Amino acid sequence: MAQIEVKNVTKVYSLGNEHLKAVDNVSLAVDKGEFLSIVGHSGSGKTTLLSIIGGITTPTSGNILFNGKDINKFSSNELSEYRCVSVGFMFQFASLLPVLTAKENLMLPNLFRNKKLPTESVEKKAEELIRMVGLGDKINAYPSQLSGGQQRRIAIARAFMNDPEVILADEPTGDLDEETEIEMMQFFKSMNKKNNITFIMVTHNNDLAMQTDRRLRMVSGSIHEL
Ligand SMILES: Nc1ncnc2c1ncn2[C@@H]1O[C@H](COP(=O)(O)OP(=O)(O)OP(=O)(O)O)[C@@H](O)[C@H]1O
Repeated sequence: MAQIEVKNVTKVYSLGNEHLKAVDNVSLAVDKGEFLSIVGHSGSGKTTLLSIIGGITTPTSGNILFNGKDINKFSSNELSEYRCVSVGFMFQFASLLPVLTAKENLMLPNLFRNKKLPTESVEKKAEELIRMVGLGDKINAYPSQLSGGQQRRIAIARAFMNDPEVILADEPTGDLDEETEIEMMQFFKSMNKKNNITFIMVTHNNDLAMQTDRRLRMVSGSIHEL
């Protein structure tokens, strides 16, 4: 059984009399531990598809099955656990809370677990992940004291805090320099292999896409294998 099944998913955005089909009858099966990349022009529906898979956006029609269960049928508690624990998000923009330090930003997702972990172990894990993305000297820095690329790396680390089964990454290395981008890709690949975490990554970078197990292209809401 596939870990994630996208079944005939369509998303139509309606603005007054205008209707825009952002995702057009997409079907896709992703196995546990796969590293998948999605490329496509701006506006082709990549972000919309990721947020539907992640349970943030409700599709107009179609279903998302996670380990065989339809996420649209989850209770609100189950859906919140799915979004906050089963799935780790890397959004297009770093989105750190400015009043919290890097470490505190990483500790935040624990608050949304049904079974919260002890603060001490969460703190240790946050520090370890920040070191893993190469920012061991910035653990107690506030976002305003970090460069854009450093904030991005903290947001990357945050996605792994709840030991997700799946990472949904939307242009995760978009604003990083080439060297750091390569380092982050190595980090993703090692988390994918060591922890068997599934990756679905939207990228504009063909070199990065070429390093993944499977490549897909979105064109006007439809998806094609490359
Ligand atoms: N909340 C919304 N309301 C109305 N239209 C939307 C909304 N979100 C996205 N769209 C439209 O849906 C289409 C697909 O957008 P989406 O963000 O999924 O594309 P994308 O491929 O991720 O683009 P990019 O690479 O620029 O991030 C676009 O035409 C966009 O304007």
